[in-house]
Amino acid sequence: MNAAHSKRAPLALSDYLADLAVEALIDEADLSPKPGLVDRRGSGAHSDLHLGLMHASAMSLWPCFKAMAEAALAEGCVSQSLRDTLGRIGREGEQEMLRVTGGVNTHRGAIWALGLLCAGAALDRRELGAAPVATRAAQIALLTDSALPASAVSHGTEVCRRYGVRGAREQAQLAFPAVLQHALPQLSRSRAASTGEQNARLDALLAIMSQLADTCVLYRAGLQGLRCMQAGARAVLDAGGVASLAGRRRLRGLEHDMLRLRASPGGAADLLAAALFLDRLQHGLPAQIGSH
Ligand SMILES: CC(C)(COP(=O)(O)OP(=O)(O)OC[C@H]1O[C@@H](n2cnc3c(N)ncnc32)[C@H](O)[C@@H]1O)[C@@H](O)C(=O)NCCC(=O)NCCS
Ligand SMILES: Nc1ncnc2c1ncn2[C@@H]1O[C@H](COP(=O)(O)OP(=O)(O)OP(=O)(O)O)[C@@H](O)[C@H]1O
Repeated sequence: MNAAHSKRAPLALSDYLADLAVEALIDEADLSPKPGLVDRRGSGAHSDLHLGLMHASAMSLWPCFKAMAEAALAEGCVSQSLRDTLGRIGREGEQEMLRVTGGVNTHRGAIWALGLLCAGAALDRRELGAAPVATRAAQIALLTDSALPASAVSHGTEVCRRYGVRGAREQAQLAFPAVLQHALPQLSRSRAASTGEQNARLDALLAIMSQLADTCVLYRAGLQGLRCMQAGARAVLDAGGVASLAGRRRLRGLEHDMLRLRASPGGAADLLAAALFLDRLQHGLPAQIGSH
């Protein structure tokens, strides 16, 4: 629990959810050693990102996550108007992120995933298990954002067209299977094996990487890069995970390959943050959360 939360002052649910979302992003960025991604050691496969920028970007998104949770609390149920409001807040959040980072995409996918999960959590505070929250987030993601320009082009849309994958949208619309079926179970298994929290989180990231069609990797390194990521991540887990000597050695090999291919699993990183958010949330709300 945050030091700030241990005091008895009442805390709005939306503030708490925004705290958790930002904390999940900072924990994801700090987690090291991550193959290809920004971490405490350096910029991975990126030339325009570094850890300070990831932190500044994460903190700039607090009002965006709070506003998404508040919108869901105000609306009270999944609806087209909630979808449209979240789309507007998400785009404003992206603008703020780009202002803070000088135009660099630090957290686009994370705004999408964590924004939907903040809203999904706020819709029913009595049901904060990972599955019900992800299901409500999926119900929102299945609605079309009325204000999204039909012509909106992104790296994701380009790659989805070229390779026939459906990327970040589909992951949310299916209630985050990479998180529910891979990351969270792996996190529990590795924690139960007493590998240490950082190693358990790295194993959870690898569990996502071993099966995700990550459009960041596809964009930069094509199908060869995607296959290399998935097989390499699987090999680390099969060797015993990152806490084992054999697993660490495989992880170094995977990192070497990903840097050579300039491949960075940004989508997997976002989904690890989503897993950390849901993991914290399902342990229950602090006592001082008020009714609004
Ligand atoms: C759906 C989004 C992510 C756009 O997706 P698109 O694929 O077109 O864009 P882009 O190339 O920028 O990729 C988005 C990011 O998703 C992450 N990602 C990549 N692959 C995956 C995957 N398989 N699963 C999950 N996330 C992934 C990466 O971090 C990537 O950078 C979203 O940004 C969007 O629609 N924004 C509009 C505003 C909005 O509706 N906001 C809603 C807030 S709840
Ligand atoms: N620790 C991290 N390191 C790097 N990327 C991350 C990290 N955590 C999350 N991401 C995600 O990765 C995405 C950034 O990927 P990328 O740099 O490929 O985006 P891009 O600007 O669209 O592409 P490119 O840099 O190839 O032109 C962001 O959307 C962000 O959510």
